[in-house]
Amino acid sequence: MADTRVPTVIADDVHVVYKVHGAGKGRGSATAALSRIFSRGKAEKGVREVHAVRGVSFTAHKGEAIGLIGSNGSGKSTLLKAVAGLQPVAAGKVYSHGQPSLLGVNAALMNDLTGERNVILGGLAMGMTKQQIRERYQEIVDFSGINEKGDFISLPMRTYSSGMGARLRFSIAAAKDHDVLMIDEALATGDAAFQRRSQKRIEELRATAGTVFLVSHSLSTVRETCDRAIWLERGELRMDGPVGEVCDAYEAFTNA
Ligand SMILES: Nc1ncnc2c1ncn2[C@@H]1O[C@H](COP(=O)(O)OP(=O)(O)OP(=O)(O)O)[C@@H](O)[C@H]1O
Repeated sequence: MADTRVPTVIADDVHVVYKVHGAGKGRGSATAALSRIFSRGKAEKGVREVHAVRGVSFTAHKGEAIGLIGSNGSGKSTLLKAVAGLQPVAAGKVYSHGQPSLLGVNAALMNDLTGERNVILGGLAMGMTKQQIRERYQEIVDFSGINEKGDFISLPMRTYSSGMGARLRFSIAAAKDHDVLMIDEALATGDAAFQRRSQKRIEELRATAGTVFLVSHSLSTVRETCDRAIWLERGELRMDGPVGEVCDAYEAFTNA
């Protein structure tokens, strides 16, 4: 039967290699570390390569929500950055429909500016017009819940707790309909009420727009939010399929 689904992202044998300049050579033993310290500045500096993503291929379709799971350092964030075009690939190709937007809890908002200003800047950075931002402003602030305990939106972001900052970032990014929306751990930081709101919003984004990718260590969030999961381990794709099957296999792997 012909596949009638519309592809939004195609990753074809993607490799990402980081080059770390000024890295010390040798193994992680105490003597190697000591000899590096004592010979500091002398011919010890080199370029070390970290092969973070190794030959990953998948096709994402319109209407899918895909969870990216795997141990620490398995390459999830790197893969998302490559799909978003923020990280060059060493080999392979990424094709995407529209501009994928990467929303991370580390998304660059300005700490010295007020929440209010960051909503406007963030909206402009995503390509919204001033008019669109004006129309959505109250919705974004209400969604974030920042003002539930006082007028925090008019205070600089540095006065926010890390959870509040993450919620505001999510709310700004979620205000726009995206062709491909990628979320890196954003949900894990909010409280229970915020997580429920975000799940609902992800559902809406899936319905109206294209594809949602979610990187998370919380398997329960991935199970509730996604219908498909991709499991990476040491930069390689271990499994790709229905969310239940992949999460079960990953759980069995981590418990073993
Ligand atoms: N800027 C960088 N320079 C060099 N190496 C990097 C850089 N960013 C990540 N790495 C390495 O690439 C590998 C994959 O990292 P990545 O952050 O993509 O993993 P992850 O699966 O998202 O991890 P986590 O679950 O801990 O967030 C790791 O070995 C990491 O040390």
